[in-house]
Amino acid sequence: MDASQRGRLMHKLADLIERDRVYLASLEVVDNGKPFADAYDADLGEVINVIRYYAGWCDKICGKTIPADGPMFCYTRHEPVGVCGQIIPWNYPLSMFTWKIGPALACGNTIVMKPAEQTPLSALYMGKLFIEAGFPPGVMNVVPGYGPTAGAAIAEHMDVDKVAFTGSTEVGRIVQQAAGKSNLKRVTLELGGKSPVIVFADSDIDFAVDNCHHALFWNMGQNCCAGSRTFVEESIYDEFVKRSIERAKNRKVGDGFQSGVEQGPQVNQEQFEKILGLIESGKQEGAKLGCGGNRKGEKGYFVEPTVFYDVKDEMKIAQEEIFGPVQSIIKFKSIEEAIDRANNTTYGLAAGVFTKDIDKALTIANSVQAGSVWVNCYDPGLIQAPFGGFKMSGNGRELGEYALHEYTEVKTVTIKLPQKA
Ligand SMILES: NC(=O)c1ccc[n+]([C@@H]2O[C@H](COP(=O)([O-])OP(=O)(O)OC[C@H]3O[C@@H](n4cnc5c(N)ncnc54)[C@H](O)[C@@H]3O)[C@@H](O)[C@H]2O)c1
Ligand SMILES: CC1=C(/C=C/C(C)=C/C=C/C(C)=C\C=O)C(C)(C)CCC1
Repeated sequence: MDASQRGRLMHKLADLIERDRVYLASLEVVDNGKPFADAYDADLGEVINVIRYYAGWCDKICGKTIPADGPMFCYTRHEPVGVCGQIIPWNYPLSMFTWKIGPALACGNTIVMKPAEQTPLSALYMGKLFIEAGFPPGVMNVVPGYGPTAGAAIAEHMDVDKVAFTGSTEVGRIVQQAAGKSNLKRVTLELGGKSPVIVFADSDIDFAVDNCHHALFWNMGQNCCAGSRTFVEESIYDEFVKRSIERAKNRKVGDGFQSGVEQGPQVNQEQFEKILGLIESGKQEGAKLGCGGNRKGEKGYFVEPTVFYDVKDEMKIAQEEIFGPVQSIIKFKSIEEAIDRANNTTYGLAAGVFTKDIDKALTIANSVQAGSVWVNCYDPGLIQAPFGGFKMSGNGRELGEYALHEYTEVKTVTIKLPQKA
């Protein structure tokens, strides 16, 4: 169909999501446990914006005419890759769904989407909305199932031309290997992180404490770009630790449908136990426990908002992705030391810096190995800007114009002319 018509269909889809926003947000709460206000405002807000953003791109994706040598007319076409397999996680079920389908549809691809086994409901409902919006049959295919079966089938399939994956580094490796062993399908990976946030003594301390708190605790800590290593300059360290503990103690934990709740349960027993195990390792390895450190209550997978301080780089809690409400505060003395220690990880997804000194901000921005660096903010959620990882945090970029490059093949067409014009 015409690219502009694709754009109209995507806008229609966004209209339907707006119509059913309360229902979709409720499905996210039921499936994932996140607070309703977060699902409704943050997740659904982003979902609608992402679809409209890419709807606008549909008829603006074009190639180039190339000033080639000789009597040649040379141009490029940006063609769809074809069938795109998309495997997504459970932490932002609907956001992840739209980060993937937005650029894929804008470029004219078809999709086989596998939602996470923990959170398939919103993806299945989206399948219904695709039909209602009038997308041609076969363009959007939602295939719920388990990773080693349904997910692996996508990664290995000879008729799938591209696979986009978000999840653990371990499974990202499996997906890349499966692509290599089958048809060398294109692979983009958005994997884990151990993102540093560096707070200098000249920053507004309350502002920095609050931002570092959200950078870690947002979405129950289940965030690929969670600011999970909070580096704080020596001279404000004690005060920063004190205020961070106060903030975490005030965090309201409970049922996601209750108003005022900031933190729901972890997504499942496996994640709950993994987090409690890592908290235990922090205690054993000598990190100081400022607050939390246990399950919350007797029922459900609730974890107390936990703050460790005097955390050392070699401790497990400073090395491994916890994916839970556990903040690790680390002391530093100089900017050089902060940079070295921030980069001392196999990951490279994101980083934050808080300072009023532009020189320090830019030095950090240029030196940290991370796909996104946020200065005096943390994950402002700009859908127009690319997002993705350095090092073992993945490859390729999602969101913004950059994501479109991951969903087209560039074809070069060269025509010999009778003479150079
Ligand atoms: N980057 C992120 O946003 C993100 C999201 C979820 C989990 N994680 C990390 O991963 C850890 C484990 O969580 P998890 O086990 O749910 O993640 P996972 O990587 O196993 O799951 C992510 C997706 O991959 C699928 N999958 C699993 N095995 C597969 C396979 N062999 N082939 C193809 N697809 C497969 C799953 O069904 C799911 O849809 C978490 O504790 C966290 O550290 C990261
Ligand atoms: C982390 C902070 C916030 C929210 C971040 C969001 C909505 C992240 C979404 C990530 C996705 C979709 C994928 C990766 O896991 C704010 C902006 C709400 C507050 C500051 C910290």
